[in-house]
Amino acid sequence: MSHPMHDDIQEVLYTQEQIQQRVRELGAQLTEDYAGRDLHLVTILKGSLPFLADLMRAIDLPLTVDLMGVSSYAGIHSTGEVRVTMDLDETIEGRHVVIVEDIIDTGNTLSYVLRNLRQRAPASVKIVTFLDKPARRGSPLEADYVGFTIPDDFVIGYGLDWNQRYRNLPYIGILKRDVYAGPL
Ligand SMILES: O=P(O)(O)OC[C@H]1O[C@H](OP(=O)(O)OP(=O)(O)O)[C@H](O)[C@@H]1O
Ligand code: HPA
Ligand SMILES: [Mg+2]
Repeated sequence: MSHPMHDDIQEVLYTQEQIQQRVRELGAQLTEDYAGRDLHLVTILKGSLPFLADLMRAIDLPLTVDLMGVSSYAGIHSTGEVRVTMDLDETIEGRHVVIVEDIIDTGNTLSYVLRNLRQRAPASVKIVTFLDKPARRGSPLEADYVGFTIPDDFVIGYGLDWNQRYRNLPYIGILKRDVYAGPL
């Protein structure tokens, strides 16, 4: 039997079990930190969908969720140009916002989103990212909550794509170089 998606993986970085464990810990931390406040989760589409789905169920507080579509990648490269593909549905004015991201890489996307959201006068803004790849950061940007800090490899799965594919892999893996660079 062939496994086309899995054959494109060089190495599994985090298994489904490791992911679930870490997300439960992040949820517990947010539950503690936001007790007594109305928490509003703002998710950056599309990569963060699986993380949002798991994280929100690991937070034992009343909360609300909204979605913002933002895109800037072509293949493995950031175009540097951040495009809003879908705006939030609700106002964030006066609310305690936590941005839910799958990965911070160059930081282009989140710098843009932070600037955009701060103009809407929220009561507070914090960031939770499942993965942090500090090696490629263009401008200084730190998340308040980080799942895992990863090395400088292009990763896929658990929402993360290469050219819109592999988002449905249940684990985080490093994509084989010859998939995006062609055979050497
Ligand atoms: O820190 P950066 O270098 O900006 O990279 C991180 C962003 O890039 C990816 O989004 P992408 O533009 O690929 O959209 P997607 O979530 O729809 O895949 C990822 O989901 C982050 O939002
Ligand atoms: O390593 C990555 N994988 C998938 N999408 C990404 N967007 C930024 N960095 C990455
Ligand atoms: Mg992407």
